[in-house]
Amino acid sequence: MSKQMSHLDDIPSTPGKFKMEKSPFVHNRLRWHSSLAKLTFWSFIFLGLILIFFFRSPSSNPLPQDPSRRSLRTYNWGGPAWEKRVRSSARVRSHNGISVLVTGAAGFVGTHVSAALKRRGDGVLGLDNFNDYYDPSLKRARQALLERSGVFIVEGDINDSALLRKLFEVVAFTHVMHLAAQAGVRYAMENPGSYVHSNIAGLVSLLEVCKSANPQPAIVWASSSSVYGLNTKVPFSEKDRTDQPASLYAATKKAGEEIAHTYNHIYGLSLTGLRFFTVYGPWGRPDMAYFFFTRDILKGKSIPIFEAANHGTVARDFTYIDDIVKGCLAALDTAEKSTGSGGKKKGPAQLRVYNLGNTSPVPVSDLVSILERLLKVNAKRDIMKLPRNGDVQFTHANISLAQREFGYKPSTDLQTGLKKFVRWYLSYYNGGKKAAG
Ligand SMILES: O=C(O)[C@H]1O[C@H](OP(=O)(O)OP(=O)(O)OC[C@H]2O[C@@H](n3ccc(=O)[nH]c3=O)[C@H](O)[C@@H]2O)[C@H](O)[C@@H](O)[C@@H]1O
Repeated sequence: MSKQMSHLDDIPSTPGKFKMEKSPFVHNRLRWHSSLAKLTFWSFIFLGLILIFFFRSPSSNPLPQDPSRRSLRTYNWGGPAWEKRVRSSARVRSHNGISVLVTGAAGFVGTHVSAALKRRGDGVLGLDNFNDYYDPSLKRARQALLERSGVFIVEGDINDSALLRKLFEVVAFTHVMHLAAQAGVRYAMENPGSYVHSNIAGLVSLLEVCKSANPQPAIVWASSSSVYGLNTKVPFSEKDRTDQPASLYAATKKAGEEIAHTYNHIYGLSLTGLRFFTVYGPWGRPDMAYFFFTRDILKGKSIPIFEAANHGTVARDFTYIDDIVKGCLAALDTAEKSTGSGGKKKGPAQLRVYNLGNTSPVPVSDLVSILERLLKVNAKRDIMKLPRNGDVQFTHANISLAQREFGYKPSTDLQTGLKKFVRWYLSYYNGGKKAAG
């Protein structure tokens, strides 16, 4: 920069000096100097604008791994080749098949649901922003898996309305399976903004586009068992109160259920919320306890096992991924059409909420014992008090509503499911030699 400034200083300030020059190169040199001056001038203006923009932006921390800044990432989409891939992925290949936009398709549940839909001949298009809440290479591996079965995942954020509108322009989706979210209960204290961004703003952005789409799709989306919060009545039934969330994560999922009500009420969108209960299995999420317990037991690291006051048991209604996938597909298959068109409601539309759990809670210490047996390694147990960061003491699903209305019937117990998870984990991480991040 100082070099550019010295060039500026070099430019003669009196026109007389210019006249004295007789050299045939004078004209050119003059032009060269003046264009250099212009260039330098505009460079300063440009640089100034960048600095003003940078210092005025809400957060000046440009770390790419900060998910609250996800909206600033740009993705490449569009063009004839891209549209062709979108169309081909979403093409229905079976009689009476449905055409589904799966958000969060590179996520744990999203990958399994997308693969299952594709297997039965439905059209499936994925959408995912590949954020780095956990190791994105696992998401890329899931993407590669889906790609092999013919599912294309568009890279983009659900907050990008222009992208969503484009997708609905290219494909008349009959259904949306909305699984994109900021998950995790405890992380909400570290990065609250990412929950608002994905679970509230993102949901509204998606519903806005769905309500204007013609035809409007039916939407099935992931709520959470955490909406039961401080509810103590067990097992948790859909009729129980859900107005005491224990974490911001739970609060954003509960807000999602209320937002769903609004869009159903005003625009006639068919909406089904599924309250998942601690879903686990192969290709799972590394931020979840069963996953990082496995990693740390293998590494010989101690694992923190929470217990409630007075040595009270902490338990979860762990639900195996294949059972959740069956529930998701059954919910899609029983979803009625939305009733609105042109952004206007034409009649009452379906609004549903279901628990999808396993109905048999298991103490976290028993989960660890099962892992010890499967891994043939003793865990270094570090028993500690349940931290006050959003965790609840236990969850237990009453699933009779989903059972009655679409035949949901979980069939995998924790021992069987963890066996499948451990087998996958060991082969994915190269026999445990390459540790999970
Ligand atoms: O069911 C749900 O709705 C939620 O299930 C999980 O949340 P959570 O049940 O807390 O799952 P984990 O974080 O894997 O924890 C499982 C159990 O292990 C316990 N835990 C967790 C972490 C730890 O270090 N030690 C420990 O004992 C927790 O208290 C909990 O009882 C998911 O992370 C959420 O995204 C999902 O919405």
